[in-house]
Amino acid sequence: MSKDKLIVALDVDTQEKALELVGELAGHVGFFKVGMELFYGAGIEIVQEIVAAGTQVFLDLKLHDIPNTVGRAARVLVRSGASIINVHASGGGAMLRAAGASAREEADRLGIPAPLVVAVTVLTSIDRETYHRDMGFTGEIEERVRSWALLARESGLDGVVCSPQEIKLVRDTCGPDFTIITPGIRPAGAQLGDQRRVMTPGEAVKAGASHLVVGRPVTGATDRIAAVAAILDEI
Ligand SMILES: O=C(O)c1cc(=O)[nH]c(=O)n1[C@@H]1O[C@H](COP(=O)(O)O)[C@@H](O)[C@H]1O
Repeated sequence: MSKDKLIVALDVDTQEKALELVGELAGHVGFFKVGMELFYGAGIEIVQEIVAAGTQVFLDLKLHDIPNTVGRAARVLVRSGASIINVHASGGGAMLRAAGASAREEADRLGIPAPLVVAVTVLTSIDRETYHRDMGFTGEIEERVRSWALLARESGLDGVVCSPQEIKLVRDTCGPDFTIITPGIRPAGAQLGDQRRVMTPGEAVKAGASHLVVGRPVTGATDRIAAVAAILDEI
């Protein structure tokens, strides 16, 4: 199994803590995720540093704004050297098209490979009750994920972030080449924390995930290398 299948989320607030995790896990993991906490704490340089050290980065900032702002922000994020960036599908088609087109243009201008641009559908922490009561949506979460996945594809994006419970549905709807990234991964017996729509690593890969994002079950483990090895074994 390719080491790139597993993306470990570096959910820490400083460059030092992030580089310590990268140093410990880089021989075992080929992909790290930099999210809001680390990006706000350490800036774009941390992404450039991890990429320069030879691992890929999923830069997870979940852009969501008017198309012009998102397009211009996407250009800046391409300069980090990240392999994947993301936006919220709920921003609509024009915003998704702006993100994808701007990322490709900027990568062309720099002469580097364009990052995959993927759309976050319904967050893995959202359960049915929250989805209906707090967010005011009607219908099933699965239906919303399916329509946002189609919108992402029609808008020229490369894939989606969704819960493992919707992998099969998205794979059947969007085809074998569509990138499906799934957080909400919990090895059997692991604590859920704030995650709600979850599956084990083995189940998610079997359902057709392109990449699994795992944070706390690895970074919070007493033996992180053993935790990664157990996940890689399972997938
Ligand atoms: O876009 C994401 O990466 C993301 C989307 C989503 O729906 N759910 C979700 O948990 N994530 C991210 O995936 C990681 C999951 O971390 P753990 O719950 O600790 O495994 C976190 O860094 C989240 O920000």
